[in-house]
Amino acid sequence: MSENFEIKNLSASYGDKEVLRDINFLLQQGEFVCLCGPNGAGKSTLLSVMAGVKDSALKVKGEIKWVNSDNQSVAEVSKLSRRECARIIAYMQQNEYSEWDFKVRDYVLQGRYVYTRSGHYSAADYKIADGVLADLGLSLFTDRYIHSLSGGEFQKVRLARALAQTPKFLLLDEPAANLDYVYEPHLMQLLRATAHSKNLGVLAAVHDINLAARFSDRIILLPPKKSVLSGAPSDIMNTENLKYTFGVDFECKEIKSFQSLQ
Ligand SMILES: Nc1ncnc2c1ncn2[C@@H]1O[C@H](COP(=O)(O)OP(=O)(O)OP(=O)(O)O)[C@@H](O)[C@H]1O
Repeated sequence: MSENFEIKNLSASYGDKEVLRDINFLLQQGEFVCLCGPNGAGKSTLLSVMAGVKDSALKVKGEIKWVNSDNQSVAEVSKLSRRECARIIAYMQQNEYSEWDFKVRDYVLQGRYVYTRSGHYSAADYKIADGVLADLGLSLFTDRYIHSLSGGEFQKVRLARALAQTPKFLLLDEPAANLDYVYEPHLMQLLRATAHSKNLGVLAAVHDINLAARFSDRIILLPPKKSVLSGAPSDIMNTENLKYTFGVDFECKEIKSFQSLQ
C-alpha cells in the first residue's frame, strides 16, 4: 500500500528568526515533485526537518508524518530512530564532503548500512549498489576513488548512494548543482522515471524553474515566510504565483517542444 508524507501546519524558527510559516502539503509515493523558491526561503531547512536531521537550534512546530491511503497515521518522523527513518527517507544534502577517500562502490554501499548487522554487507547489498551504479551510468567509476572525481561526478555518486538506501521517499537538495547542460535534464528525467517505476516519492529543491516545469509531476512553490502553493506545472506556473513566490515579475511562455523532449 502506498504511503504519503504529510507536512501539516509546520513552522520553524531560529530563535526570533522565523524561517518557515504554516507549511502544508503531501508528498505521495510515485511522484516527482520540485520545490522552488528564492534564496533563503527555507527549502534546505524544510528538507532537513522532513528528513529528521534538522539543526538542533531550529525550533519546529507542526506534524511531519506518514499516512496511508486511508489517511491514517503510520509513523511520525520525530518518534523514529535515525536508523528507522533512514529506511524510509534518503536525504541528499546540498554540500557534502567526505574526509575519507572511499572507492565509489564502497561509498555507494554506505546507503545499505541501515540494513546491515554490524556493518557487514551481504551479496544482496552489493547487487543493489552495483545496480544503482549501472542505472546512473556510473559502472565505469566503480573502482575510482571519490576524491579523484569531478564535482558533477561526485554529485551523481552521492545520488547513487541515496538510491541504494531503497527508501520510500527521496529528499534532494539541489541535485542538479554541478551538472552540465546535458546531464542536468538527463538527471531530472531519471528522477521522474525512477519515482514512477520504483514508487518513490521524490522531493527535489531546484533553482531552475524551467527545468522544474519541464520534468516534474508537481511543483511546490515556497515563498519566504508564506504558505506554499502546489500544483501541476501547467496549472501553477503563472505570473501571479511566481510573483507571490519570488517577489518579481515574470513572463510565462509555454514551449511545446519541451514536452516532446521528454
Ligand atoms: N543555523 C542557522 N541560524 C540562523 N539562521 C539560519 C541558520 N541556518 C539557516 N538559517 C537561515 O534560514 C533561512 C533559510 O535558509 P535555507 O538554507 O533553508 O534557505 P534555502 O531556501 O535553502 O536557500 P538557498 O536557495 O540559498 O539554498 C535563511 O535566511 C538562513 O540564513
